[in-house]
Amino acid sequence: MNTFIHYHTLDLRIHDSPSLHKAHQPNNRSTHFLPLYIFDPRQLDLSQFPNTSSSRPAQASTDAPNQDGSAKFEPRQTRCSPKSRVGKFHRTSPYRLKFLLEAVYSLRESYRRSGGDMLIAYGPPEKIIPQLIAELQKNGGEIEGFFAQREYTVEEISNYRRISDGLASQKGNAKGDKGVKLEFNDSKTLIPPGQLPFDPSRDTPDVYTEFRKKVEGLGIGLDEMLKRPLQTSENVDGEIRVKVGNEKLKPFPDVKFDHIKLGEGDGGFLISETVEEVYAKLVRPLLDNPPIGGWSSAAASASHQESNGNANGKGEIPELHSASAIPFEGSVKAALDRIDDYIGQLQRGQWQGGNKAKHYKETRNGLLGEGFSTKFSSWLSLGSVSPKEIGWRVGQLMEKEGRDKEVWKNVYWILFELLWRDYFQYTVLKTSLSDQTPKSRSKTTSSPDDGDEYHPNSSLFNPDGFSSQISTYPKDLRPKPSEWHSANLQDENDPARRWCEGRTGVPFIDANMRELIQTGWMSNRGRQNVASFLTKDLYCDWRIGAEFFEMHLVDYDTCSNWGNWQYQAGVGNDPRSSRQFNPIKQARDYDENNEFVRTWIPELKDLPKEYIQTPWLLNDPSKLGGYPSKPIVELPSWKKHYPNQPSGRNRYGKDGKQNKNKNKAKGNGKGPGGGKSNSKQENQ
Ligand SMILES: Cc1cc2nc3c(=O)[nH]c(=O)nc-3n(C[C@H](O)[C@H](O)[C@H](O)COP(=O)(O)OP(=O)(O)OC[C@H]3O[C@@H](n4cnc5c(N)ncnc54)[C@H](O)[C@@H]3O)c2cc1C
Repeated sequence: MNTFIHYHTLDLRIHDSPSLHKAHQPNNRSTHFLPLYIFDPRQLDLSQFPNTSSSRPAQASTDAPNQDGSAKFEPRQTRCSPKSRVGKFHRTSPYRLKFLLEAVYSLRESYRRSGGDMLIAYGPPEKIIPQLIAELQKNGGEIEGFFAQREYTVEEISNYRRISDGLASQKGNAKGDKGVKLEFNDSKTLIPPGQLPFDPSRDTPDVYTEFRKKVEGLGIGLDEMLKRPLQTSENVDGEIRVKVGNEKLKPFPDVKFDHIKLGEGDGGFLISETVEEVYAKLVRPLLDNPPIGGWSSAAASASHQESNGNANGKGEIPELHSASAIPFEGSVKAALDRIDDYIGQLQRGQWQGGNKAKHYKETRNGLLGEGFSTKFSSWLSLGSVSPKEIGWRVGQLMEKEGRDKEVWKNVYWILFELLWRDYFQYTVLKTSLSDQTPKSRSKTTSSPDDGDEYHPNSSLFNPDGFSSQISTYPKDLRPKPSEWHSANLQDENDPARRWCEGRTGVPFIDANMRELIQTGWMSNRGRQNVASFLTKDLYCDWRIGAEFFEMHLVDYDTCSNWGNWQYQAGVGNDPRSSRQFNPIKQARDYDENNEFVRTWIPELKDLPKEYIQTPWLLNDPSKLGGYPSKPIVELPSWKKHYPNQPSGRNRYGKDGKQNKNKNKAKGNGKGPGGGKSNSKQENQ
């Protein structure tokens, strides 16, 4: 038996899979294919499963800034706990957990449907994998390859390094021997590192526009910048199966899991448990210890029923909130269906679907409903969909619509946004290095067990962010973490706590925060606004916001989340503008009918419409149903956008009727567009 192992991490798919492709080439000696997924105790509280050491408590935050405001870099402190470092938040929510489990279990289903299987385990991967490999090597068994997707973030790299160390310390598998080594696939980004016209570990530009222009220099088209994804699956009547050329999936090895001796507290394998049972075990620690702001009422009520014995006792996966903008499952099938719907596909010479993509740029700043933007991010964050698959499809539609410049631009804008995703990945790759010497930089694209070249505490998570690593960053623009408000989340009146709970008294901000808690989602427009409000108006430590987003966002992605937070907070790599959003103006522009605020703040829904975005101007707390009667802060710049102001910015006459044609947000009615922000930078 010669086994090819693929360790799935954030690449939960069988399409566009370099490992499946490699394992099924004629010259590959493998006889079996073993896909593996492991629930890691550093991400999830596994205490409800047998044979786990109870989760490590969250580490005390030792990275408070120094007296002079510069950030401390504590040696080797990593984010290795299921609680966040600054706010001590859970690192996942019931909704993200649900999405993850749907992705993992539907992936296993795809393998099973293809005649194979996938091994699911829980516990420290560095303990499980060497034991599994040792079992496969018994009686002359061979390992043809052991692959995973390359990641650029310290935690994931540390995980790979620990696994490599575990393998190296195994008897007969010492470093330098011909022992099993973890190797990597570059399948994370739209443009893989090897295709970039520069070395990303060294030369990723500090400004997005420069990055984009360099990449677009490859040519914005099929077989230029956009490469055809690997054909490793087929869709048979809506069922996704492995198929590489004419090859079917190689069989799953005959492993005796009960022979594998895992150490005490080192976890185990999930063979016969249902997805509901696994969900029930993983969600319990979250529900027993709700965070500030609580969990979504839909998620919490499903589990409440379960603990009262009203449900089947095996755990209930919660329904989505009825107003959720992402009414989707985490499965690959749901992702591919969404691509078919949003971008469309070529069928018998005709392009089917794709109307939404043809209006993307006009609608992408919308707030309500599933249609205004692609909603690909949640699947992309788990790798359930390949960015190259999306890119190729977008390229096909652009080619088809080439003659209509307006449509072409709308469709192209999806690529523009996907390049933002790549940009943050490569910025993290570049700035995660502690040693700036070319020698160690060139090492970053090799194996993770090369030594300690990665920054021990990546600047991605540090108060002064990427800016601390950019020598050209103007001194006077550098943030001063010592001046930030230090949050006390135990205090109900703390500004950061009121922000988290959607109680700032500024409806546009609170509506977005409540949507996040209730659904695990917030639009890009909302994210920019609430991040600006927390950091520029409340002057709070941006990491509280990034951690709160990490807990709730179903599409949480380390590079995109922390990178965007830095960008909004002014500690990122592009310091040129202040990026302070005016929430009153933004509400007028993007929630012009107040529909968004009405949806998420029902207390205000019956107010006269001119007061919905500024209820404090009504001067009548009795009409606010308990909603704060005063905003937590009020900036002078907001006032010219208040109703009934003579500045011309108000859209309401004294009678409360909307003034026609004044300050109407651009757009086509499906949602406001135009990509307006107060920033001079290239819009996100
Ligand atoms: C403070 C803040 C935190 C964020 N946290 C995350 C996060 O954890 N995960 C995440 O995927 N995105 C994050 N974003 C980026 C962006 O808001 C989301 O990618 C987008 O809203 C997802 O919706 P969509 O898939 O419909 O995007 P679309 O508008 O349809 O865009 C298509 C794709 O482009 C990518 N994209 C779009 N905008 C950005 C951006 N600004 N940065 C990076 N990639 C982008 C995403 O992969 C997205 O799926 C954050 C933005 C801000 C301002």
